[in-house]
Amino acid sequence: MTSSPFIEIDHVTFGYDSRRTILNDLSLQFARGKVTAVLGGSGCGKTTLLRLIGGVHPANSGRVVFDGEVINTRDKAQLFRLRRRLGMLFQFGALFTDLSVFDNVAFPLREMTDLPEALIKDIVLMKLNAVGLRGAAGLKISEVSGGMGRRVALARAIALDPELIMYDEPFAGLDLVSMGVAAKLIRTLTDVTGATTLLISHDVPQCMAISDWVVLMAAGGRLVAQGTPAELMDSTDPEVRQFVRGEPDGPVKFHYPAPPVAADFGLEVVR
Ligand SMILES: Nc1ncnc2c1ncn2[C@@H]1O[C@H](COP(=O)(O)OP(=O)(O)OP(=O)(O)O)[C@@H](O)[C@H]1O
Repeated sequence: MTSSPFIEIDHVTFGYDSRRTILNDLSLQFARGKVTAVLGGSGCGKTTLLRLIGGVHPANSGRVVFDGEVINTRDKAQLFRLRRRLGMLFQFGALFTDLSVFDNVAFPLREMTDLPEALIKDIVLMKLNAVGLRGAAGLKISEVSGGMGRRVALARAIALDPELIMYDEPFAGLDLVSMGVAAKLIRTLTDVTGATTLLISHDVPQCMAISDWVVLMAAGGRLVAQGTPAELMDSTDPEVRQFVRGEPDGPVKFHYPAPPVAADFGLEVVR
């Protein structure tokens, strides 16, 4: 028997305003305890999707279902309860640069719980240990490297033992080694905690290496394909191939539609 998905996107249509639709009748499921990567070109609506799951914006139509509960963004008590179960790693980590490594990880625990400081200390050190940075607890964020910073952000995202962890571009700006470390950590943390993990990234190789399921989106929030990493890598669909192999031209053209060059530059065509 297959278990119910942790997150269900059910015929969701969404636009920030009435002029432009960002997600168009999108349906997706994110399996419990698995790593799902959402890939797609810039601006296709990946971050928007995470915002809808986080209850930041309501869908114009359709339903976003969080562990069986339909999200109602007007129900503040529900949002608070659901967000308590959600860990989020924002683009570039979004750490508090004036605070220490320790205080960054302690932040959600202090904000969202009434735990005594002695217990917070134990939890923070445990989370930092999980990402290999217990020894860096006393450092300022300005003193840590980009890769370490990303690991601090990871420790902060798991501080409250979330059942769902969403990572927005966790590899952006990292060198290859730090990227590999971050990717491996995301996989390990998912396996150890059993959390449902949702990852959006432009890094195809890292996503393919650590994901159980991959979703490929295109402009206008269109779902191009989904499957296991192996299925997508082996796909013969030209659009999927172009994306997963990073081919410069294919169904997605290098040139944005434009009038002929001669017309734009006022040139006569010599025959
Ligand atoms: N707060 C907002 N108000 C209005 N439009 C927005 C807002 N946030 C994003 N958009 C627009 O919605 C579209 C989708 O943006 P989104 O950030 O979801 O894309 P993305 O796939 O995550 O892109 P990237 O990979 O570049 O981060 C873009 O055209 C963007 O300009």
